[in-house]
Amino acid sequence: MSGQQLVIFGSSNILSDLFDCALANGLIVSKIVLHTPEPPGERDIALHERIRQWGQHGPVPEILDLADFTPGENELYLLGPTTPTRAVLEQQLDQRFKLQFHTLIHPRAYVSPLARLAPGVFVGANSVIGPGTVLGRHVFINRGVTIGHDTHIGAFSRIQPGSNVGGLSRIGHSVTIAIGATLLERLVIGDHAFIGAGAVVISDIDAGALMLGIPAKFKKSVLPS
Ligand SMILES: CC(=O)SCCNC(=O)CCNC(=O)[C@H](O)C(C)(C)COP(=O)(O)OP(=O)(O)OC[C@H]1O[C@@H](n2cnc3c(N)ncnc32)[C@H](O)[C@@H]1OP(=O)(O)O
Repeated sequence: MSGQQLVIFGSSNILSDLFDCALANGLIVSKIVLHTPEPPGERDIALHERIRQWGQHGPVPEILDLADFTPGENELYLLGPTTPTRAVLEQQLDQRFKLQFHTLIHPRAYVSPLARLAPGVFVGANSVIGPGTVLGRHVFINRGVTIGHDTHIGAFSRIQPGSNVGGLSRIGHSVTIAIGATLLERLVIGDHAFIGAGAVVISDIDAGALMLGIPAKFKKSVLPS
């Protein structure tokens, strides 16, 4: 893998995690390709400041607009944001470039050889993906997450640090499981559901439901219009 270059499309606060994981895999982050202007939110670190900090660990990546991007040799591709807008970005990239996305796994994660990971998946340090589990396109598994056996997670879902997802479950696409949440086994979670930080989910969840607390209770619908 060494010497291969990672190109990241779109920017968000997870860029440092991607950079860290690329370093651990001996990859060079060569380009960050921006599709929309993304002003930093409150307490965010601006992109230029973030990548300046990376400079001590290798070349500072080039930042360019999507309009100026053309695929090069020896490049691997990954999406940078974890927000639901990723699906739109992937569609745009597919229409224009037909790129094959990379699956980036931190060397300190454990992914069962019996699990299946689709292109574009990220698995962070100290996460465990159980046997028989299937992760769809661009699923983002943050640090210290455990996913039990035989669980399917739909495309573009994101599972935040320290969450635990039981086995034999069906998680839809574009689902968010926030930091430190726990889901019991054998559950069905609808598309676009949002499970809040620290929630404990003990029963199935409808599409687009925001669920909070222990046990998790319906707060409101967050289904995109
Ligand atoms: C490396 C990293 O940093 S990754 C970290 C990624 N971030 C996360 O995973 C955190 C994601 N955020 C959450 O989970 C938040 O709890 C959210 C988005 C679900 C809710 O946040 P907001 O919509 O801002 O909620 P808000 O602060 O307006 O509160 C609304 C109500 O829900 C309650 N509430 C908010 N969050 C939670 C929660 N996690 N659990 C229980 N109750 C909550 C509030 O107390 C408030 O209750 P009230 O109506 O009785 O007053």
